[in-house]
Amino acid sequence: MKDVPTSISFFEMLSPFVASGKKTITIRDESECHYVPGTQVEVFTLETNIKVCDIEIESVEPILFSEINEFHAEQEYLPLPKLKQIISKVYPNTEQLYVISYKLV
Ligand SMILES: CC(=O)Nc1ccn([C@@H]2O[C@H](CO)[C@@H](O)[C@H]2O)c(=O)n1
Repeated sequence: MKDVPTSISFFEMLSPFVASGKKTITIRDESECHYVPGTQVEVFTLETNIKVCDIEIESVEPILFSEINEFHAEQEYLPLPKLKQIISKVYPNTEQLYVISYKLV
């Protein structure tokens, strides 16, 4: 069995929104879909590897890039065009993605 991941990285510019509870989901690809609901995960900044906060995973659900809508943008605390722009840059040509929802602990 794969090890359950216990840390996750966010772009530094987005990490304050995670720490303040404004950003409650993240959308990742297959390589980061192995988080397990109910487990606690440490949040770090991607660029500087600084600890931000702890979160508890609530769910991991598959989503297609083409299905991402305003509802997700709201939970991402980003405008929808900006969200889709970031995702296409991080995961070019990837249709199959995963919505990871979490809460602060
Ligand atoms: C290693 C790595 O991929 N790190 C990432 C990937 C994505 N994201 C954010 O998650 C949401 C959906 O992609 C958007 O808000 C993105 O900006 C992030 O902060 N850090």
